[in-house]
Parts: sequence; C-alpha cells; structure tokens
Amino acid sequence: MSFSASALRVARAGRLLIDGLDIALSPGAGLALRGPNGVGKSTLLRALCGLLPCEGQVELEGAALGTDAYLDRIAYAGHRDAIKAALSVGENLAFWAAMTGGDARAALERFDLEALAERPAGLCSAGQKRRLGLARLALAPRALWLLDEPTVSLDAEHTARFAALLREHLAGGGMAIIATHIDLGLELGELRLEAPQRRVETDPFLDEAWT
Ligand SMILES: Nc1ncnc2c1ncn2[C@@H]1O[C@H](COP(=O)(O)OP(=O)(O)OP(=O)(O)O)[C@@H](O)[C@H]1O
Repeated sequence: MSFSASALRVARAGRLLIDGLDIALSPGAGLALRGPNGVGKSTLLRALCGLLPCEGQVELEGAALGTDAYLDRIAYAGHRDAIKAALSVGENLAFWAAMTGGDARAALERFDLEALAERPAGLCSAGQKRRLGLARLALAPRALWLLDEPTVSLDAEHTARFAALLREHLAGGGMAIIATHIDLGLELGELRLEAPQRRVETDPFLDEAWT
C-alpha cells in the first residue's frame, strides 16, 4: 500500500468525529469522501495534512505524517483557495512554481486562465479563484491529493477540466481523497463517514489553536 491510515481518531471541540478509521490506497486509487454536512469530511482531510491533531498511524510511500517527507508528497486544496489577493493570477502561479517546481504557464492554460494572468487575484470571481487554486495541482506531481469540495463554484466546463486533470493524476499512479457531493464521472472508491460524534475530553487550548 502506498497510503495507509490506521486506527485514526480525530476529535474536535469535545466531539469525537473520526473513531478507529482505516484507509488504504494503492497507486492510482482515488477515494470519494461522502457524508452529511458536519460529519467530519473537512476535519479528516485537515488531519491527514497535519493541520489538525489526530491519533493513529498515517504513512505515505513510507513517510510518516508530520515529517517533511510526507509534506513533500501531498497537495491540499481546502475551502479557501490559498491565493495571494494582491498578486496577479500569473504571479500567484509563478510564486507556487518557485516553491514546488513546474511550469506556471502550462498550469495557467490547464485551467483556462491565460486571459486573467494580469488580473489581481483578489478581483477574480469565486469560480476564477477556485480555478487558480486548483491550477497549483497541475504544477508539480504530488503522490496524494487531499481535496475539499474542489468543484464548488466551477462551471461545467471547468469541472470537466478538473476531472480530466484528476484522471491523469490517477492514471500516472497518483492517489486522491476528495470530499465531494457530485459525481466526477471517474472510477473512485467511496468512503462514507457516519461519525457517532460522541463526547470526549479535548483540550480547549488545542481546540482554539487548531482551527
Ligand atoms: N474550528 C472548529 N472548532 C470546533 N469545531 C469545529 C470547527 N470546525 C468545524 N467544527 C465542527 O466539526 C464538525 C465537523 O466539521 P467538518 O467541517 O469537518 O464537516 P464536513 O463533513 O466537512 O461538513 P460539510 O459537508 O458541511 O463541509 C462539525 O460539527 C463542525 O461544527
């Protein structure tokens, strides 16, 4: 297995959301994360990035969660698009390309952003910002994509562009865990969260700090 999480436990604000969850992915496998609002999909993705504390063992291509080697192998796209509002669309991609490597121009084209390259990212529409955020995925290969509702705000054409990029990622041996409420037209496994949400002791300081 290239990615495995075992006996995962994640609590938030005194509620145990993920309790004893196991996930195993081989190269080329994608998993759609499903479940009702508030069940813990974003929480799980953030925990798998190291943005929230969790218990359990998580390993990606031999690298343990929390190590630089693990971080170098993941790409995370959350609800916020992680764009720099004062930089232009092109400058945002050039900035990321300087960090991760890859061809900023090709990533722009991938999400049909060439005509917007000079526009300050902060002035882009919600869908344009989402396209810019997702264009980061086209820059440099990462073994595991952790994506939180990536198609929100995208129109049909750009949803299809995203699905094509994801298909290529998986065909190349990449893996993905994607919280999504829509059918992307791809062969994905399904993980349905139905958390018991029982109360547990959590540290109020950590609850505040790890948002
Ligand atoms: N910063 C936070 N502090 C405390 N509790 C939080 C915080 N963020 C979310 N929660 C709670 O954790 C639970 C899980 O939230 P999460 O965002 O993971 O759900 P989700 O399954 O992604 O929902 P949705 O489908 O609405 O995006 C919810 O009950 C939510 O109220």
